Amino acid sequence: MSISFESCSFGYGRAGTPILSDLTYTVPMGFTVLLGPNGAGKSTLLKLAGGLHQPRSGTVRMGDLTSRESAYLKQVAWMPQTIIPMTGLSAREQVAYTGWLKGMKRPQAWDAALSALDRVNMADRADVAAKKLSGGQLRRVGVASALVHGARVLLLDEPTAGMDPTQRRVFRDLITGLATDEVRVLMSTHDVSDLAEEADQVTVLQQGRITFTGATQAFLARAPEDTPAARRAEAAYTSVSALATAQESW
Ligand SMILES: Nc1ncnc2c1ncn2[C@@H]1O[C@H](COP(=O)(O)OP(=O)(O)OP(=O)(O)O)[C@@H](O)[C@H]1O
Repeated sequence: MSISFESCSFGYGRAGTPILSDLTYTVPMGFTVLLGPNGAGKSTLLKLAGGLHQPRSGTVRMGDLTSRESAYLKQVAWMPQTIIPMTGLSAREQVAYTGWLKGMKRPQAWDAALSALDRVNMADRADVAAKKLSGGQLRRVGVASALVHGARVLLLDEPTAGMDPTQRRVFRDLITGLATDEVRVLMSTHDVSDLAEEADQVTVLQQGRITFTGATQAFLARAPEDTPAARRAEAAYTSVSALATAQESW
């Protein structure tokens, strides 16, 4: 089951400029990379999908449930750009707390927190104070918090931002492995190098409009034929962006 946007419009504040206008989009199967320039609306889209904001018009839904319903919120997990360590809590307690907020019973959340930390290779740090974790470790705690309640759609807002290339690759591999037949992962980034070959799908958002969504191979095919393999993702992105800009100015 996936999240669908049906003719959604959204702006911040009552009369704020529309950030998303009449957006219709379904989060694809597998692992999807959401690309777009700064300010395109990627975080906004993820927050709407996560039920943190509600559309001014239109509906965000998963099957029969709309994003206004608590049953919907239990099916999705949103990971913010910045993970704030909770004072006085261990890594395990912080993850369990998120599970509890999502409606899990305490013992269930406690057990699930350890399993989730294990999936992100942090089981050995479960009892360390969250405040004492490194930036990369905190991101792992963020991913564990997204996994703890068994959501069907994981919404990750720039989880690799600010990482060096090696860290970025390790972290991206970890995230890629989270997508299964039952679990979809939508990960935003404005760094095209995040488009690893393992990504199943690519969605491009520009100025609040989806200008491309489809299989990674179809996206890469937008690059000029003679583009070297190492530059294909970037060239494809440039080509999609240029086409959208040209259509806009018509
Ligand atoms: N809380 C807010 N109040 C008012 N405007 C906001 C708020 N959050 C975001 N915006 C505006 O909404 C637009 C889209 O922002 P958003 O953060 O969704 O883009 P983004 O694609 O995620 O950008 P980035 O890659 O820089 O994180 C921007 O113009 C931004 O200034």
